Amino acid sequence: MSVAKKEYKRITVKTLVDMKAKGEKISMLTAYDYTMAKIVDGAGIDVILVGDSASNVMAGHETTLPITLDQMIYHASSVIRAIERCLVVVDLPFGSYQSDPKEALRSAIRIMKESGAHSVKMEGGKEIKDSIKRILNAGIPVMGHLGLTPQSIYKFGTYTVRAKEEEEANRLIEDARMLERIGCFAIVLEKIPSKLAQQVAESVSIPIIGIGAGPNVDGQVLVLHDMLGMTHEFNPRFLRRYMHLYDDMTKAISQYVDDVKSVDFPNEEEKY
Ligand SMILES: Nc1nc(=O)c2c([nH]1)NC[C@@H]1CN(c3ccc(C(=O)N[C@@H](CCC(=O)O)C(=O)O)cc3)CN21
Ligand SMILES: CC(C)C(=O)C(=O)O
Ligand SMILES: [Mg+2]
Repeated sequence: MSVAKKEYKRITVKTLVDMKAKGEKISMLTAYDYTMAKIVDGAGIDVILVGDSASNVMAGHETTLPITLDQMIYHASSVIRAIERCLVVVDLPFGSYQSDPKEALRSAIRIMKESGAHSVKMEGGKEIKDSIKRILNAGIPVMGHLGLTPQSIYKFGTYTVRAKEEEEANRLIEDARMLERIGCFAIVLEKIPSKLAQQVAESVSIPIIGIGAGPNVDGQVLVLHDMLGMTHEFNPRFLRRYMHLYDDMTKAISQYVDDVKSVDFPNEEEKY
């Protein structure tokens, strides 16, 4: 059991900033549906991310680009019905905020109004500064996302570690400082060298939540289906699997098939 779990009644954006100040690490996982979100919330997670990784994990797309705002709202509203304690962050999907600040605000408002979520997350630094400011001005908390930003995968062509060059590293720190200055409550930092991630975390007072960013940040995030071992073809070095559900589920399901075929199921107690 982790220390100080369930110390907070309800996690808010302010709780997260306080946790960083106290040196308490923040735990975050994705969820896209009611049943999973209920388990994750009940287990004591601090933050649930309704990630646009639903595009891969739920819909089977190769990238996060195809998922729509309507689909994100559907996932987010299912998650919101399940949770009692954690903070819910929803990814603004590709195409719902890049055109201009007004479009960005409209998309964020739809998520807040139609799903009941508590905050939104957006990929990018100074390119989307005006859009983030607009959303923040409407009273909607925004989480930033820097480093590997999967919505721009076609600009880079690979999922390799980001910001290995000094110039990129400096821009990353600048972007993080800017996001803090304009009022973001936290930043996800994806797939960057551990040392640089630590430097970013030390440069701002808002929490830095890492995925493939090493231990010296303020919290960690993983995709739920990855850490449960359901996505067995996804194997980045940063992933720790806590279960091997792909194998266990395969065994259970093939056992069921056998039981149906052999009429082992249903038995005397399982009939009326
Ligand atoms: N299931 C899932 N888990 C995720 O963490 C995730 C998604 N989907 N979809 C959206 C983004 C994409 N993310 C990614 C995608 C690939 C790597 C990655 O490391 N890929 C390769 C290495 C590629 C390379 O080094 O060139 C790997 O080792 O699997 C990391 C994060 C994180 N997000
Ligand atoms: C990997 C996390 C940070 C994410 O953005 C997602 O799941 O969509
Ligand atoms: Mg995402």
